[in-house]
Amino acid sequence: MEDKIKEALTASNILNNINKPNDIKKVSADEYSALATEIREFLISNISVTGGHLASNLGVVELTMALHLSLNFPEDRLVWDVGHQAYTHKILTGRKEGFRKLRTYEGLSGFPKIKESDCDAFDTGHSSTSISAALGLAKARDLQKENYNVFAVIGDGALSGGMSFEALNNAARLQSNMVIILNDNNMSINENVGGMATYLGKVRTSVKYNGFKEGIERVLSTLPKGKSVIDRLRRSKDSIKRLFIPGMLFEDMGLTYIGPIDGHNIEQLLSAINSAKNMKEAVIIHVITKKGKGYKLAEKNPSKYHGIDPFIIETGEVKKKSTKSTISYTDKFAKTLVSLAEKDEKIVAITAAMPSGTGLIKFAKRYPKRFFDVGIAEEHAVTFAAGLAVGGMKPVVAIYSTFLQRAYDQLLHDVCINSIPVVFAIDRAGIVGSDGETHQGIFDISYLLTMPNMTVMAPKNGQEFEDMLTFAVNHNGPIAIRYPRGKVYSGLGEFRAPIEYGKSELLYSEKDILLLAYGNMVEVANEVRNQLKEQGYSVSLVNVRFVAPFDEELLTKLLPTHRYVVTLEENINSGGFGQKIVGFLCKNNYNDNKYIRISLPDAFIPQGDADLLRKEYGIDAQSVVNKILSEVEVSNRM
Ligand SMILES: Cc1ncc(C[n+]2csc(CCOP(=O)(O)OP(=O)(O)O)c2C)c(N)n1
Ligand SMILES: CC(=O)[C@@H](O)[C@H](O)COP(=O)(O)O
Ligand SMILES: [Mg+2]
Repeated sequence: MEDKIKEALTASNILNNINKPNDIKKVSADEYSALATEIREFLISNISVTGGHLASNLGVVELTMALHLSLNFPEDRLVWDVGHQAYTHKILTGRKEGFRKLRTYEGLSGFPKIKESDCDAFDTGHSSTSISAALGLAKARDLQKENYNVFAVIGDGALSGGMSFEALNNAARLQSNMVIILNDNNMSINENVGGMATYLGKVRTSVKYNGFKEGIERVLSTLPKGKSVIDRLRRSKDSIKRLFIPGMLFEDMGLTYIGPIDGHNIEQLLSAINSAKNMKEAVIIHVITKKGKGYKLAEKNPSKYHGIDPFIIETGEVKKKSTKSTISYTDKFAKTLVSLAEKDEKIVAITAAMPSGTGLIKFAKRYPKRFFDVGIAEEHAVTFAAGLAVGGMKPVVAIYSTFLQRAYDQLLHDVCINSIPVVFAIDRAGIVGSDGETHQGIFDISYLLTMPNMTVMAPKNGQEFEDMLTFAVNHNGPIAIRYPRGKVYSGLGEFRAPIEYGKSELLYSEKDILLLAYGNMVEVANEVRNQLKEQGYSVSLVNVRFVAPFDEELLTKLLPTHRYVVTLEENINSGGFGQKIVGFLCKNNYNDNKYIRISLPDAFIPQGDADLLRKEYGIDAQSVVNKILSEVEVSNRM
């Protein structure tokens, strides 16, 4: 396919004439295939440079073209579920130029953003929200007696998210039109799992959708004449519909089901979309696509090319970023958990559709019976784990910080009230970078600290992470370990005090300035201490280790000899560790101590290189040194 792409590029450049919304309508039908090829070449060449979500976008080129041929932007509303597959939508709505800066600071977002374009109907990033949002848009349209189309595009993976069913259940009662396109490529990030995936598999294979249409035509020739296949089907007797329309689950829910159709056949897509948008009720069009279509390596391994760093097109290999051989926190988690599970058969592992991202794919290979991928269902994952624990197992739930937000009540209600021993491995905690506002893991400390009985730990380096995980699987209560995206910190290896419940680790004991840091901010605090020492200051450094419960005894011992108390955390301020320390200082009348807060602001952090964002938001070592020195200076002047 690649040479065809190259050839198409030289032969004609249709994409060059598509520079604003609806320009695609100028393209003639016999150019659709060439345009699809050009879009694929555009995606592959740009994402090979910037990195991004490749396979999902390659799979929806024709679908997006058909939507843009049938709908009008920005009048019509199109909501993308997760939104990682909206690159072609952005290309067709005048944002081609932005791809050079895809997912960079102040560059084009990798997800739909209302602030970026009026053709983006709703911001997405977390899965399974599109049907709810589209239903809201459709209801608003009806109540205001407006007249535009409302479409949602949801993947088979996202459909495994409970919120999708809440919305489908509600949509069934909609007395007006909304169209849900189910983009079924039989993949989530990894293999799709669960009953819905099985059901869709049956639908896909029960009828070969090409043969399916011919079969239908034969039957329909005996029925009353109608405008289209669908209209004639709709007027058929239920029994025939039941016989021929595979998506009866949706029909039984009160939705009109169309499909399955070939998601790469623009003529079929246009026929279904144009029929569906003229119906009077909620319609679901089931399209079958291939994730990674048009790039052999991605077709063969859609998981690897779901989200990919900059890569070499010819070989598909990721361009090496750094020669540093240190492993990631994710790898460290995976290796440690496998070795712990070797010694303790009670340990079981749970992921919500992120086996690769969390590293649990290694555990799954080794202990398939003790591994559970529950689909995109974080709420269920948490309560399922609670059930496993009450049943006598030792569940370890691995969920990204941002996605665990989904399960706030399950954490509180199903785990903490009865102090059920579940381990939460919270990956991607802190700034994740390119995915931006919807994915930064900067709220977990705040939401976990509201939970009585929840122990919260954060490791200073890879070795301590291993020690904490070992401690956690034997702790008799809810316990969370939060760790960042990226490579483990291998510094401060000379400090390895045994993990003691609720106890911090005093790394350097001096006086004047007391640095209280946890997780990856201990590395920053160590650098800050070195810089302050060079300027003649006396600085103590505490590796907090336990964000909850925090080590009040050590703090009480150190406060009288340290005028400045600095907390350092990669979490928002509200509800963070710093606020707990401020509360402690106030409650115990430590009025002579000067408190300095280093944290992220109570704000949504945009996309960008993670280290650049840390500088931008003042939590890098230099910014921290500058802030402390200015506070000391002000204080000395008083
Ligand atoms: C609540 C939530 N959990 C997990 C994710 C991570 N995630 C992003 S895309 C994806 C798979 C989506 O599969 P599907 O909807 O089938 O889309 P496809 O990539 O196959 O086009 C997952 C699990 C997320 N974005 N939101
Ligand atoms: C779109 C989505 O939500 C996931 O693909 C996410 O981008 C994965 O993040 P990591 O790249 O940190 O695994
Ligand atoms: Mg899918």
